[in-house]
Amino acid sequence: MVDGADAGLEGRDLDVGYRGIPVVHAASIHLRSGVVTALVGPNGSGKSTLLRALVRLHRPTGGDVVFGDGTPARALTSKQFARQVTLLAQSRPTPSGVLVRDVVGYGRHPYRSRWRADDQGGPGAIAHAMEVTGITGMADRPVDELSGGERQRVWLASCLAQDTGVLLLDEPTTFLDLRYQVEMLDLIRDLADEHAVAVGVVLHDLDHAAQVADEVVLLQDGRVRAAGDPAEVLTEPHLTETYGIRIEVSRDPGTGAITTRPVGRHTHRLRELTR
Ligand SMILES: Nc1ncnc2c1ncn2[C@@H]1O[C@H](COP(=O)(O)OP(=O)(O)OP(=O)(O)O)[C@@H](O)[C@H]1O
Repeated sequence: MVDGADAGLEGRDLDVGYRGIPVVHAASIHLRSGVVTALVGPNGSGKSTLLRALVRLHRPTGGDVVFGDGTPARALTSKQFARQVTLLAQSRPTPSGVLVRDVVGYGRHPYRSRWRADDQGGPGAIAHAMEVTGITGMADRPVDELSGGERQRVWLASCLAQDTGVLLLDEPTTFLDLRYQVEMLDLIRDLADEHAVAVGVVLHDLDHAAQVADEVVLLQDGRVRAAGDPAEVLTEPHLTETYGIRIEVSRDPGTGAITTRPVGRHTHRLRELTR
């Protein structure tokens, strides 16, 4: 597969490590077009490492990454791959003095050729990405002068401008205020529902995962502890065992919405105080 084929992406039995030390063990994940898959799990459970292996930033020591039509990811050049898959990383370097519009324009990099400065709808894609992330008014500001949340939206816009069929987001709600957290979740759903994007998103907020995802992958110590329907994965036994604290899970009988509540030693007392 090169351009235009089924953009879903699958990691099969991936083993990934750092300097010979295994971190992710035989992890499988299937990102399908039009489906939002949330990756959840404690700190250090391997979520970012798994995403990095999927985008070829990290070479797995075992297993394989393949596209929806069976093409191995390694068969593509880096430019071809970047037209299919993009990652909003957890942290990104902030270049000094570079304008927001240029950072977003960097997302068009995989489409540039020596002959045309910006082909395949580049300027339109840049403007659209800035519009949906609410940063159009900041286009001419240097990115290093923005707040953490504003920067997060600029990096997201850069990913959206890349216009890929597979979008991986590593904790995209970090730094965002409540409004933009909600807008981020809405945007993720729109990308899947209206543009058939295969979205893989790391979220620490389990309620957000339950709200936005069609499927949830729960990682524990680098292994997939459970995967599938959110209601089957986000259960009290799974979460309590994985996170090592009691986590109550309730389900609204009408809407089916899942709500989780971690229970600390003082949770009860705090509830009394705020009543
Ligand atoms: N560059 C690195 N070199 C060595 N070990 C690393 C490196 N990056 C991550 N690790 C280790 O790999 C394991 C998995 O880390 P990873 O960042 O994938 O976890 P995570 O689930 O994304 O965590 P978090 O929720 O804290 O972001 C951790 O034990 C971490 O210490």
